[in-house]
Amino acid sequence: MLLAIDCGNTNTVFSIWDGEAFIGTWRTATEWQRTADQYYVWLSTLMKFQNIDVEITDVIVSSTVPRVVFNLRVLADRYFNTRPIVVGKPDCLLPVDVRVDAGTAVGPDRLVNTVAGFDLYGGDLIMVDFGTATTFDVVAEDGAYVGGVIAPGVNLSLEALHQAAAALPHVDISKPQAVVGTNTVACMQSGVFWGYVGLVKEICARIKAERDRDMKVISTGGLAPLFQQSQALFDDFQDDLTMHGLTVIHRYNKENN
Ligand SMILES: Nc1ncnc2c1ncn2[C@@H]1O[C@H](COP(=O)(O)OP(=O)(O)O)[C@@H](O)[C@H]1O
Ligand SMILES: CC(C)(COP(=O)(O)O)[C@@H](O)C(=O)NCCC(=O)O
Ligand SMILES: [K+]
Repeated sequence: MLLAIDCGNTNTVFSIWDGEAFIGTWRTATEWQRTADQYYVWLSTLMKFQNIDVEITDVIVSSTVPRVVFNLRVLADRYFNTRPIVVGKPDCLLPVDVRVDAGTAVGPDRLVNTVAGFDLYGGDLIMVDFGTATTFDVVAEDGAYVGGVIAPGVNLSLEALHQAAAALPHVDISKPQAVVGTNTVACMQSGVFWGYVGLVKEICARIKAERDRDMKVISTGGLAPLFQQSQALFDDFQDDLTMHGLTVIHRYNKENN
């Protein structure tokens, strides 16, 4: 059975794939100091708790934080007796082309999103991922990753206001009732929420104009539903897009490597 690990700058998600469905998914904060032994105690406890008694034979990792990969490799080797596939490493094959400037190390999460999007929808896509950063990944007609956009994340923007301005509190994002806020929190939420709606609209419109074609816009990431409900910003929303992409890449490597 496959253990798929998606490590972002904020959260790391572990999912077990039985070949047809994810039978367990768990989330932990990303901390590069965490050792293989710590991961194993955490994971095996949660598996036991949910009565998941399966043998993990394969591990695939996508990590936007290079330092965590070492301990995840040790986890795979020591506890599951397998060599993990690490997306972005030369020995991990991708079913799509990557057409960017020479020497660019594209975030593995963006490659995985591209593969997942192409598998589910075909080409000509804009994948919008609301993570620590908000990324737009452009998928060409043939499924290639051809670049995109990196913007500050929603929570990062709110946190930056709090960090830099003495009188601005820590605020969680939510959809404000009105654009004109009548208190500090409402003003901050409005700036970030409506600012983001505008950002998404403008960037998607410009990508479509630059590429001179219509494209499907697919959203993913924890905060995507918040934006989905407000406006018709996206053609579709996929909660477990990155996990789906990891299963596709794993299968491709098994068949071709
Ligand atoms: N359902 C949610 N509601 C509110 N905030 C969320 C939710 N899911 C994730 N977040 C927040 O969104 C940000 C990005 O989370 P995540 O998608 O896990 O990022 P990454 O993949 O970069 O680790 C984090 O600040 C996280 O706390
Ligand atoms: C842009 C990112 C920081 C997004 O990471 P995330 O928000 O998922 O943690 C990550 O994809 C990354 O480190 N990219 C490297 C540069 C690039 O993709 O061009
Ligand atoms: K992201």
